[in-house]
Amino acid sequence: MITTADLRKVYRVRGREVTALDGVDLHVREGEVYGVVGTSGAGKSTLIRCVNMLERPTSGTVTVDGVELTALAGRGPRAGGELRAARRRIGMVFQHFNLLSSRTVQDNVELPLEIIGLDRRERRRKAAELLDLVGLSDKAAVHPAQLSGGQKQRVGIARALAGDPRVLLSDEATSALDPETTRSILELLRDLGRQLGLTVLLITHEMDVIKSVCDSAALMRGGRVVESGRLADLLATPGSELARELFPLGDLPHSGREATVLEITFQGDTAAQPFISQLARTYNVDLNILGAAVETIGGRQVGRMRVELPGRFEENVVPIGFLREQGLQVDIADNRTEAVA
Ligand SMILES: Nc1ncnc2c1ncn2[C@@H]1O[C@H](COP(=O)(O)OP(=O)(O)OP(=O)(O)O)[C@@H](O)[C@H]1O
Repeated sequence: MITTADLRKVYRVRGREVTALDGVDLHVREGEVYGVVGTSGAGKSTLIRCVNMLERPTSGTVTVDGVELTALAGRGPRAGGELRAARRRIGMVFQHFNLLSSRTVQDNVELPLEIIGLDRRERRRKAAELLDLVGLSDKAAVHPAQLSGGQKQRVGIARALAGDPRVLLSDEATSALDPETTRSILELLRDLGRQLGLTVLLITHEMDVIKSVCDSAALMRGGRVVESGRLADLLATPGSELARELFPLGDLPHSGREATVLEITFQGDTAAQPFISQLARTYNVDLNILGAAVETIGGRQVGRMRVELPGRFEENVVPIGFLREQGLQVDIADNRTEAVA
């Protein structure tokens, strides 16, 4: 639904070049909620602005819903019209809401409909329908200053949906909100996505946002995507940085014993199996659970667990093989071969 290929954006500031995007390949499937994370300056905002062509990429392509937006850009008045039409199918939700304070809630939602030339009656009808969708029918006549942050963002979302978009882009939509409001806005985005069949691309710096609503995620650093994929697949990828951040197990403690530390990833059916007690019973090993993180993602239980088996790796080959046979992913986190007296 959204594809970027070798996307580059170079800003020129007082004769100096700043590379904000350095060859970004992104693939967002239809109907999914896709999150982009990364530290400040990683290029997240630039990426989202290039996806809806608020910012023109220096090179590379952006394709949304089968239309290559980069091919439409800057080709005379007719191409400009095509680009405007394509952009209308992309809704955008902003961190600071970007509402007009002099207009009522209703009039804010009507603004994009005015721009596309809908008549007054049709605008009223559509805006009322959208405000109902975001649970704000009773606030239609008030001004933004009279709303809470969460309510303002609901107006922002209603306005983003005015053009019947197929795609919703969200630029840190919840970072100005408290945790409880954040949760309700994220749930609204996810539910609207499902109800309206939208594809949602959101950027955030919060791992919790990714964990609670996203199907897939990408990690950006220095203008590049360094990791991406479905959350469940990332979780099963040995050494995945995103998996580690989504399911933190903390630092590896030094017990001083001769031991093998395993990191076990489980999901779906394997999550329900009592593999730890089976292992302990079958091989008569005294294992030590050092940490665990379990979550439900997309209705499936997924998680990671760190366990310590006494003895060196060579002595634990059979129990490790047993765990792998159960369909679990097992990584050797540490193999302390030095016996401490
Ligand atoms: N309009 C601009 N002119 C010049 N440089 C810019 C411009 N916009 C962004 N940059 C630079 O591009 C790089 C990427 O910025 P961007 O805002 O995309 O990062 P980000 O990951 O969204 O960061 P944040 O989380 O702080 O918003 C940074 O080095 C930034 O200074």
